Amino acid sequence: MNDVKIAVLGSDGVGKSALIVRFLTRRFIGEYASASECIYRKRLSIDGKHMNLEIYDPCSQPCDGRSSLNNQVHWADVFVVVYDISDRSSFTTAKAIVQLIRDLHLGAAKRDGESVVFLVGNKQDLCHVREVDREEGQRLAAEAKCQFYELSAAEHYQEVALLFSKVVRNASLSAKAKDKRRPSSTKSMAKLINNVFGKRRKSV
Ligand SMILES: Nc1nc2c(ncn2[C@@H]2O[C@H](COP(=O)(O)OP(=O)(O)OP(=O)(O)O)[C@@H](O)[C@H]2O)c(=O)[nH]1
Repeated sequence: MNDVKIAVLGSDGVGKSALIVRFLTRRFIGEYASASECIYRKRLSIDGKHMNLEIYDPCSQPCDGRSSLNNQVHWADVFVVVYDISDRSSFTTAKAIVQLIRDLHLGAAKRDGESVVFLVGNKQDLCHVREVDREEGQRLAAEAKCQFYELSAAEHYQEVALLFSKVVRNASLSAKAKDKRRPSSTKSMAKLINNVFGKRRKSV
């Protein structure tokens, strides 16, 4: 069984929980309890391979910048960085997160950005109040060498499912590459998750 870990990052209210719940349950619920961070867990099968999927959602936890992101970067196999197309400040935050991931992770581990970082402009249904053009998202993704998607968790189940199936496939490859590099004395992943994110888990 392959363990696959995905961190979904971005400003408060951009729709991180909405995207994860949409992928895992097909439903758009509208409001999500977001008092504390959590890890969603699910077993699934892709391309005939069974996987234990873990998706980290920081919810509204205050992010203390580099050190907190550093923990997430070492835990996750793949990152989904979300902004809200109707909120420019969330795009600025996404830009900073993408940059930090590149500095902390890609430099050290020499992993290919295009396969491990996905930039997602959410709330495309709010295009009448759009503050971030699609081209700006595409440009940032090209500069940062990550993949770009613009969609709506509220309206586009197929797009969300497509995004996550790509994310999970890449995470699986990235996890395998990580396993090869990991020295045998490394802490067990369960311990590491608990140390980094606390013990709260959600199963869907
Ligand atoms: N119009 C629209 N609203 C959305 C969409 N996705 C999420 N929302 C709404 O945006 C709000 C925030 O969504 P959440 O999923 O809680 O966002 P989050 O990023 O997890 O927020 P925190 O838990 O505060 O970090 C909720 O009211 C959602 O219903 C979308 O695609 N379109």
